[in-house]
Amino acid sequence: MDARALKIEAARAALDHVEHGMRLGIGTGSTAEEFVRLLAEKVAAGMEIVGVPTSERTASLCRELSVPLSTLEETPELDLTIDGADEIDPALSLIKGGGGALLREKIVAAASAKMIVIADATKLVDTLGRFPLPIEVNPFGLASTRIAIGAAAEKLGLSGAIVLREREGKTFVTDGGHFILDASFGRIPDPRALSDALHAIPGVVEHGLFLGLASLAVIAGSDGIRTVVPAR
Ligand SMILES: O=C(CO)[C@H](O)[C@H](O)COP(=O)(O)O
Repeated sequence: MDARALKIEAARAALDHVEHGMRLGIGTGSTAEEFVRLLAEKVAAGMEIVGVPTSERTASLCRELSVPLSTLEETPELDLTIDGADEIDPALSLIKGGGGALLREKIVAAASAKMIVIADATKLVDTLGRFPLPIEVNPFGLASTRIAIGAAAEKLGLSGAIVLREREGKTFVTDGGHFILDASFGRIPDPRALSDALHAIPGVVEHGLFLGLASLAVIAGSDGIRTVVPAR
């Protein structure tokens, strides 16, 4: 099965958790987009849901496919968020933000009673950190914020390149008007300590460590679908 087929299988299995009348958070990325396509088929067949998209990109696909949308202003409490991830560890701690939507993704996940992660098996890791950690920062004071992030990481025994994200030769700008620094710290043995340290830096808007948010992961591999709950 190719990579896209695995994403579709994970998205299809997650759709079983979506019920008529639900208020849904809808993630961002190629796996979440497969979910939107399948969700649109259910909507066309009569399932009533309302979705809060986690990015302009997801909102535009939902509009194209006639998936009804709302906002957190209109619908501040959600039943379920379904989203992809860049890395998933056994505790279902995640690295997210490869698609640059981590801030809205985290706000939407936190507003949801439940978050289900959908991914192919390549996203599973024993310890987070193979994927560079996206850190959303305010453009003001970028150089100072980058130094502060490096210093905070060093105190935790972490180091590595902290690179300003670019797309097509230009600085990448998030839906919220911020920049992203991708931090290649390598293995992150204590994600909670790094999360707290990053949150203490004024220029950091949010980071891609999602801790304690996901309650289930639906993982597609060549041997089929498996669901993973957080290890204690
Ligand atoms: O966090 C994200 C976007 O900000 C995505 O969920 C993450 O990058 C995974 O994307 P994909 O499903 O394309 O591998």
